Order: sequence, then structure tokens, then C-alpha cells
Amino acid sequence: MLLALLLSPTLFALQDKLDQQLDHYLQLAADDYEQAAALLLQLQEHDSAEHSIASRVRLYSYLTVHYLYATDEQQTDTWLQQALSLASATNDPDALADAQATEIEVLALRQQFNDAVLKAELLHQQGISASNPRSRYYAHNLLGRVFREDGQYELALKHFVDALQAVTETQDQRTQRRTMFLHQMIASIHAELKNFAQARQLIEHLIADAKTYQLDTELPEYYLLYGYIASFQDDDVLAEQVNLQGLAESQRQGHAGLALVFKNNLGAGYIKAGNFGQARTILNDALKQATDMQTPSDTHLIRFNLGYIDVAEGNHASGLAAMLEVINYFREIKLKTQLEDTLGWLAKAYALADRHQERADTLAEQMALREEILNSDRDKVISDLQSRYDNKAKAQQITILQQDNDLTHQLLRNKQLQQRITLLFVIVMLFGAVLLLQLMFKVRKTNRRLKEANKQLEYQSLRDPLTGLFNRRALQEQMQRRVSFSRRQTDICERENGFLLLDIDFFKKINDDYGHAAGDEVLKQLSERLTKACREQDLVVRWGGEEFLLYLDNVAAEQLTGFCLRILKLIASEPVLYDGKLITVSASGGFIHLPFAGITETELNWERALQIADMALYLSKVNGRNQVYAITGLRCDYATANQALSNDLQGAIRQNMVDYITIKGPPLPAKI
Ligand SMILES: Nc1nc2c(ncn2[C@@H]2O[C@H](COP(=O)(O)OP(=O)(O)OP(=O)(O)O)[C@@H](O)[C@H]2O)c(=O)[nH]1
Repeated sequence: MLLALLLSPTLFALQDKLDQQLDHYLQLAADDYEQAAALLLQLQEHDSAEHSIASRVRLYSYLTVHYLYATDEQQTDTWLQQALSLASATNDPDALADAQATEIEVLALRQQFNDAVLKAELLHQQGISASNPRSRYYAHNLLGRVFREDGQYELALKHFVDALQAVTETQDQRTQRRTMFLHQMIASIHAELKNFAQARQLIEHLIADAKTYQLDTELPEYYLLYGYIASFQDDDVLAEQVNLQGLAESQRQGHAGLALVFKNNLGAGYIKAGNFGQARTILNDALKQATDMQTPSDTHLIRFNLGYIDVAEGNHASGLAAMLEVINYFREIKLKTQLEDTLGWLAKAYALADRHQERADTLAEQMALREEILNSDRDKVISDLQSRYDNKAKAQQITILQQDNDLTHQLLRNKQLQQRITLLFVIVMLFGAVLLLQLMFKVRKTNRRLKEANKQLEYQSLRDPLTGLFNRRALQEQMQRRVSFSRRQTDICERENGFLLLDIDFFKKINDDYGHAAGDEVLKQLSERLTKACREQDLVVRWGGEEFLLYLDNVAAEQLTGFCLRILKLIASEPVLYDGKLITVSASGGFIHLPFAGITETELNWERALQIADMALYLSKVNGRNQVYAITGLRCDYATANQALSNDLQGAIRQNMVDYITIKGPPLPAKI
């Protein structure tokens, strides 16, 4: 084999034949598994005590791992026991390192991770004192991987560095590949510890080395890690570029599975950049491929990412439903690490959909799951340090969301309270307004009633209850108004007002003949007749028992006779009908103008004028009744007539001091 020829002659000299054949086996295993397996089984058959203990233990170790991969448990255990017992019996440090490392590898591959870590820790404490660099490399490499998976990154790093030291002492075909593998491990630890700068430096060297040494087969894995680091460094352009290279490389090498991972990672990158259209295109492509390849885990992951795009593009319900379906799948198959990651994205999706409570719940579930992962030995690998970082941030985020939620609730409660208060206020105001309106109506009504009552009272106080005519008080008020008006007006003398005082003739006899009620009826009917005869501005007053006073507005001297006659006729022409009986009625009157004969009212006021009218009425009575004596003027000056006018009108007439006219009433109808 060309590769074998390149091996160092010095190293060959130190190795026995079995060792050389085992080296050959390793080289074969990298290229042709079948041939390598066949060689190993040959070596098993030809196992003999001639070979060095270390070589034999190495053979048993290789057989153990071979049977382990072939899932032959019994053979695995047999050869492991052989290796262990031979190594411990001889106490050969190389043999011990190989056997113990193999035991750890078996435990790890059988997923007895606790035991693997325990043994690894024992081996670490005990120290690896193998002189053979291959054995040292193998043991340190294995411890590094176990501790890395256990999240004990410092220990892992230490063993990878030791392994690196050991590998530099080996100068064989595998040295380069082993060195690069160790660098890849160290880079991934840096990445997991978020030392992205160092991780990136290492992976960039590795990619360059892979190209230099034409180890292209390693490139897709390197690109995967490189893309991952770039994405975490938010170098999205580089991440996309690297993932595209990785995709091309894995497609070129026919690694369909890896190509699918790159497509998904490219999609995730586009989602991160908010480039949902491009993300959807590549993820749809990946989904088709994943469905064809029947890889449910990838299919679900891609569907999950597509669901997130839906949410981000506003299709909350369908997107969240798709994401939840995937989450349920991860729940079912108990892929805790995947589930934990996806819960983080689901929380983001809930944030986009403004569903804060669900977001808080999801973050809480994610945190609980992370806790569970931390406590579960098998999955501890993927989480730990980062979890511890993130959990704190998540806890804070949950508290903030919870507070946010509480605040929203509080605001909602406040709003509801405010609405209730407003409603209450409106109701109170409405009630108040209604009460106020009612009160206003009541007040108005009361006022109206009061007004009416006042009016009534006023009416009653100024009216005669029997006839409804004004009473003496009304006249007095009218006269007071007249006095105050005349003080302000100068033209008062120009207005010729007049008093016509009327008294029913023989009224006592009417009462006596027809009864008091008949007398009342006469009073009422005459009142109506007088009211009709007068104008609105005139005042018709019941002056006494059977006496009426007409206070007349603006009666000119020439109208006087006509007016008085009309009144006398009104009373006497038509008898009063009462209880089927016709009662003949007449009246006598005395008239005087106010002001009288150009005399000021200060000298001759309305009361004195009325006295004169009363005296004129008396003259009507004594001179035959059914007539009016109107005193129309003076024939002498007032000072001369004053005394006689005060108490003896008859004397004044006799002394020719006054002008007067007599208006005779109509002839009375014959009594029935
Ligand atoms: N029915 C009725 N009679 C009244 C009323 N007021 C006064 N009288 C009566 O009117 C009568 C007036 O009588 P007199 O003063 O003698 O006068 P007269 O009978 O009219 O005689 P002369 O005036 O001289 O024509 C009295 O009998 C009173 O009782 C009243 O409101 N109703």
C-alpha cells in the first residue's frame, strides 16, 4: 500500500509485527471497512502469546470496538474483558491505557454515559502514563470526547491538548487527520463556550489545511461548524457564504443528509435576516428532499422553520399550529435538546403574534426542560454552560413577560374600572339630570300653580265674589296708578275720565218680593250687562250692596248723554228673568268727570269727585229714579263752589254754581 510505504522506518523498528498489522488495519478502516474487518478477524484467529502484551491488548481493543459496531454484545464483552484482564495482569501502561479507553468507549457507545464519565474521571485521576503516543492519543482523545459530552469543557480541552501532543509524536498517515480532528474538537468546545473568535480562527485554519492536504471529505463538517460560529457572531453574510459552500461541497461529495442540514441552516439564516421569501424557497426545497429521504427529524425541523415564517408573515394561527405540531413530535420522540431549541423559537413566534402569556409559558417550559436536560446525564452534553447562561436570561425574560402580563392585566383592570366609574358617573349624571329635570318641572309646575294661585288670590282680592266685577280695592289700586302716572305725565288733564255711580232702585223690595237669591241674580245679570256695555279699558266695580261704579276711560262731554242713556236702557229695558219670573229693574246714577271742570286733582281728587257723583246719584233718586244726574262743570270759580260741592250739591245747583244734565231712563215695562 502506498500509504504504508510512507510510514516512518524508526517507528516500524519499534513495533512488533502485530502492531504493524494493526496500523495497517487502521489505514484500511479509513478507506475500506470490509477489507479492514476481514484483516482484523484474521488477526484474531492468529492471536498468540508471541506478540507483545501491548499489541495483543491493542488487538483486543480493536476487536471489542469492531464487535460493538457489529452489535455483537457477547463478543464485545468477551474481548473487552480479555483486554482488561491482560492489561491489568501485566500492568503495562500502554496496554492499560488502550484497555481502559476501550472500556470507556464501549460504555459511551452503549449510552451508559454515567459509567463512561465515572471511568473517564478515574482514568483522568490515575493519569495516562502510556509511552506509546498512539495509545496516549487514543486515551486522551477518548477522555476529551467524554468530558466534552459531559460538559466538562476544561477537562475536555486539557485531554485534547494532551492528545494533540501525543499525535505530534506519531508520524504516520493518520497524524494529519488526527491533528485536524483534535483541532475540530477544540474549535467546537470554544464555540460551545462561546469563545467564537478562537473557534473561528481554528476552523479557518482547518478549512485551509483540509484544502492544502486535500482532505475534502472533512470540509462539509468544518463548514457546518464555521457557519454555526459565523451565525453566532452575527456575521450573517459569512454564515450564508459558508453554508452555501458547505451545501455545494456536501452535494459534490454525495452527502445528501449534510446537504439537507445546510439548506435548513441557510433557511434559518434567511429567517434571522428577515428574508422570509428566500428562506421559504430553500426550506421548501429542503422539505421536499427530507420527505423523499424519509428523515422525519429533518422534515419536522424544516416544517417548524416554515411555520415560523408563516407567523412572521402574519399568518399566526397556521404558523403556530405547524410549529406546535413539530413541538409535539419532538415531545413524543423525547428529543429534548431539539425540543428545547424549538421552544425558544416558538417563544419568539408567540412574541411576534403578541401572545405574551403563551410566550411566557413556552419560555417557562423551555427553562424547565433545560433544567431537566441538565439533570439528565445523557443530554447534559448539549446544554450545560450555555443553558446556565441562558437560563438566567430566560428567567429574567419570563419575569419581565410575567410583569408585562401583570401590567397588561392591571391596565385592563384599570380601564375596566375607569369604564365602570365613567358608566357610574354617566348613570349618576343621568339620574341627577332626570332628578333635576323632574325638580325643574316640579318647580315650574309649583311656580305655575303659585302664579295661578296668586292670580286667583289677586283676582279674588280685586273681585267681588258674587258678580265677578272689580271691587273697591281694585278701584283704589287703579286710582293709585292713575296718581303716580299723572305725576309723570303732563297730558293727564287732556284725558276725560268719568265716574258713573249707579244704584239699583228699590232693590230691598226686589229682595222682599222675590227672595234674596233673586236679588243676587239681578245683581249678577246687571253686572254682565254693564261689563258688556263698557270697553276693556273701563273698570266696572261693584261699589256696595246694590251699587255699581263705572270708571270710564276717555269719555268726551258730547258722548256723555248717549252713554248714560245706553246704560239706563240696558238696565231697565229688559226685565231680569229669574225662576220663571220677570223682574223689572231700573237704576239711578250720578256722573262726574275726572278731573272735574279743569280743577287739578290735587285740589279735587278722585275721592271728592266720587262724593259729588254720590250726591248726584242721590239727586237722581230723590227726583224720580231711573235717571242719571251728570255734573258737567262749574259756573263759578272752584273756591266759591267748593263748600257747597262738599256736602250740598242740591244747594250748589240751586245757587247756580254748577252745570248739570239729567239723562232719563226708558219707560219701565209693565209688571207681569
Ligand atoms: N239680594 C241681595 N241683596 C242685597 C245685597 N246687598 C245689599 N242688599 C240689599 O239691598 C237693599 C238695599 O236697600 P236700600 O238701601 O233700602 O235701597 P233700595 O231698597 O234699593 O231703595 P232705593 O235705593 O232707595 O231705591 C238692602 O235690603 C240690602 O239688604 C246682595 O248682595 N244681595
